[in-house]
Amino acid sequence: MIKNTLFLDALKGKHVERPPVWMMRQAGRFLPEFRALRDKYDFFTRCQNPELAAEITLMPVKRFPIDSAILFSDILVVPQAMGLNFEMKESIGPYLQNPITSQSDIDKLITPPIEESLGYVLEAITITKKSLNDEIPLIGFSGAPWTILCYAIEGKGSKTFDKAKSFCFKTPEKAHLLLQKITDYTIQYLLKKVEYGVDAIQIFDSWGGLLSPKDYEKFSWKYIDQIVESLAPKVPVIVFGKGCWYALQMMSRSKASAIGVDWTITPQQAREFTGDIITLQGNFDPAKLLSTPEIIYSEAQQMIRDFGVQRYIANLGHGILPNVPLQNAEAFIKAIVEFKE
Ligand SMILES: Cc1c2[nH]c(c1CCC(=O)O)Cc1[nH]c(c(CCC(=O)O)c1C)Cc1[nH]c(c(CCC(=O)O)c1C)Cc1[nH]c(c(C)c1CCC(=O)O)C2
Repeated sequence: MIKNTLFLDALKGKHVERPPVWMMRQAGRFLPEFRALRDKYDFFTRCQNPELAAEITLMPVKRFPIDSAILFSDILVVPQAMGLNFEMKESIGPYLQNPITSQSDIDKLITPPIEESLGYVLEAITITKKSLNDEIPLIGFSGAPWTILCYAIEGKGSKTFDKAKSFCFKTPEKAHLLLQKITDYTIQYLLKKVEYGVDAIQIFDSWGGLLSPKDYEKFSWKYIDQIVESLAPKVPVIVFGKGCWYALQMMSRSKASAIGVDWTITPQQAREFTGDIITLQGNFDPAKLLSTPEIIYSEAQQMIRDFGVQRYIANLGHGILPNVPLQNAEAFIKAIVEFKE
């Protein structure tokens, strides 16, 4: 039994005294202890070493009174396991030398048993759960198939992901084949994560907002929903679609326990679209953590009043930025932990 039940209670829609809080990308570059490790090991080495991954997962937990941990890893370990050799390049970010261009590239993708290809993630879960000692829950995650396709086709980050989009629009049958392959393997992966002890799952659709509402339904939601359907009977699922405000109503009717929202929508609008039937998570502008602790504290508490205390998980609207001062992140967490109605 997890001692701090706030996060899981909010996901279940149970009554809470205050909202739980965690930060997307909390196990990352804004922490000096993370940057110190970074000088020693390259990114995917850190992901592949279970002890290191567990150690990084716990870094923000030791520093801040957060209500959930999220396993340090990356969404790109899934396409890596399928045979796409992603690297993390300084100043470029994720990079794939031979992106997918053809049917035969899709046919060549492999789907080994998860214990073989991603055993290091499962091991990291075991170690992390032991260290957490049931104090707070642990979130496991994956990318949404659409966001994974974006990197698999484009080969690197992009503002528009127009190569990925043109692949989908020109050769939709190929795109659907690829999306289904990614989906099936992601489901296997997430089910294993649950078996190894993660307490909740978050699906990151960082590039969902690049699609029109119709194309989002076709190329992204259709596959996210399959993941939700497979996982929801076992574990609470959070779906975060960056820029996907137009899909909130559809998302709220799924079996997801919570929907993540970014800062381009007001809490009131998000509640309106989702009809109060689902937990919402978000949506503090990550760049606002670059203001002052006083401003952050007061705006974070206003955010709680705007969403309401119940059925709400306080978080950022996207990942924390690397240049956020520690005391500013602390002010954000403090504002939530100290909130009184
Ligand atoms: C799109 C995406 C990726 N990875 C992820 C997403 C979806 C979420 C989002 O949109 O932010 C998800 C992710 N990546 C990471 C986590 C760990 C858990 C957490 O703290 O939230 C999670 C949940 C660690 C990481 N993943 C990455 C870092 C930084 C690594 C480093 O430079 O040391 C961390 C801590 C690298 C990464 N990995 C990826 C990108 C675009 C980058 C940044 C590249 C850059 O800016 O240089 C792919």
